[in-house]
Amino acid sequence: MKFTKMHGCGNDYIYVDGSKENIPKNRKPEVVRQLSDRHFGIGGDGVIFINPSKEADFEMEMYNMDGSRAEMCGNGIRCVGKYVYDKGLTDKTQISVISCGKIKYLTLFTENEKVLAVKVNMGSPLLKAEEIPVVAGSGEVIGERIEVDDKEYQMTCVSMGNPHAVIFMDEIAQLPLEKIGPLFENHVRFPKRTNTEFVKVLDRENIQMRVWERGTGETLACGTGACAAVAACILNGLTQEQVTVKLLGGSLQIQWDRKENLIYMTGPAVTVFEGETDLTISGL
Ligand SMILES: N[C@H](CCC[C@H](N)C(=O)O)C(=O)O
Repeated sequence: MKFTKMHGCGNDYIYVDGSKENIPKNRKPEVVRQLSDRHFGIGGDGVIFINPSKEADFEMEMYNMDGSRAEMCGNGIRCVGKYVYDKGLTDKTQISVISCGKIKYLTLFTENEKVLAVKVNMGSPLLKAEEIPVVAGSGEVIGERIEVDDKEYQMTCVSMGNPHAVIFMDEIAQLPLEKIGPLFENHVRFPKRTNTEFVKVLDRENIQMRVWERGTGETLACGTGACAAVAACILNGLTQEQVTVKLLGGSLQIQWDRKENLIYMTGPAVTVFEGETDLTISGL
């Protein structure tokens, strides 16, 4: 099976042309776990299959490292844009990509025939408890108390197609994410689990963020998480609409255009290497 290893701000996935590989859907979670293993496989935060689509230019089928399917992936969709343009699957610099029934629109920024960065219209944030989903009454979930490991936190919840709990903190560098991350991820109040962003607001235009991702653990960046974090900042009156989100693996430019109620994410996409693997090697 041929694959391309790519990353967006260090959030790295294994990209596979779904039109050329026909792995049965029911085997994909196990294949994803094996390929994502950083010792026995290729290594990555998960696997993204790029498929033909009738509803959009391409389909993104995204799996976390644990084999779970996710509705949306911000760093991933930017790399999908780079993949299809650099491989000549499209010559357009404005393309659409569908994931779990939702279409996103991408603008590809190129240099010497290669995509360097991508701007994505990530759509409108979903803010009602039942849309996240989170158990927290009905209506918006802003500054809601949640108890984790006998400590009380305040969360603001946002869905970008996938669930996010955003926690504002004065310091995030020393946070024991390995300990509290899984407790948030699997908290009983999140019927579909959750991604959790720990955010330090630097000023009205800049924030710093660490993230514990559903199905993967701490990653160097999370595109949907950066969008959710900026939405939460604005809902709490902490920043302006255009924010630079500083993540462990790099920075993303996020804007929530409140008039249009659309969130735009702009950031890099990088190809690391191409490869080929024989699924039988790892005993699949
Ligand atoms: N772990 C996420 C999917 C990947 C999101 C992230 N890598 C991004 O760039 O948005 C979830 O299960 O919802």
